[in-house]
Amino acid sequence: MARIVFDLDGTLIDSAPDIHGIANAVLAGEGAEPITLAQAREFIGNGAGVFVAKMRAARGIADSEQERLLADFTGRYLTATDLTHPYPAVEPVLGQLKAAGHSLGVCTNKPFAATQAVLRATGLDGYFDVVIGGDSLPVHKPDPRPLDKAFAELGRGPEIYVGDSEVDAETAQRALVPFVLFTEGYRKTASALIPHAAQFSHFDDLGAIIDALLAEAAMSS
Ligand SMILES: O=C(O)COP(=O)(O)O
Ligand SMILES: [Mg+2]
Repeated sequence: MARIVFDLDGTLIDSAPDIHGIANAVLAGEGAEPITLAQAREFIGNGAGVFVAKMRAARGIADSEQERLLADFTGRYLTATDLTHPYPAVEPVLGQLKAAGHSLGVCTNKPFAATQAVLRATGLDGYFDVVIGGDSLPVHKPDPRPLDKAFAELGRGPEIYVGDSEVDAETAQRALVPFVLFTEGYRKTASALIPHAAQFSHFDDLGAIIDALLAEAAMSS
């Protein structure tokens, strides 16, 4: 049986509307104009620190305000779950993968406490044997170490990482793990330009993709 690790934002859940909401609450507190949902989607993927830095840059707020605004942002993050939903068929597919004997994990750049809160709020928290957040280790994706740690905690078996972004593809490449690209998340590049072993646009197709990758790996080992 395999170890399958998932990215979170833009892969299992569409969380951009909530992240957009807290960004604009922080900006409103500064007397600054809001950012658009499209901007919020573009800024997601490298963790809360990079998100806040890009948000500040978009509104001309000085670097010296970074730590204060990041603290405001991460505080609001814990309750920002109302507008967030799993993508279609995520929950039944996670159930099927678990029932088939695979062990499942999450490796995200979202702060760990906010990750736990949103997994609980969306009802996905029961499916994962390991959850690694963006601040669980001193380094975050695309450094491969958070992904390495997730797989290590899942024990043994072939590895697959499922994610939506350039950051996830680079992380998988550096960790030497096959990458499966979900095309409906927050990537900025054409999917053909993002290195991947397989891609899908609906979770109904993921089970067959995983079976095929595992069959391929079994044949070449
Ligand atoms: O918090 C982020 O920037 C992105 O999170 P992700 O790694 O789950 O896509
Ligand atoms: Mg993502």
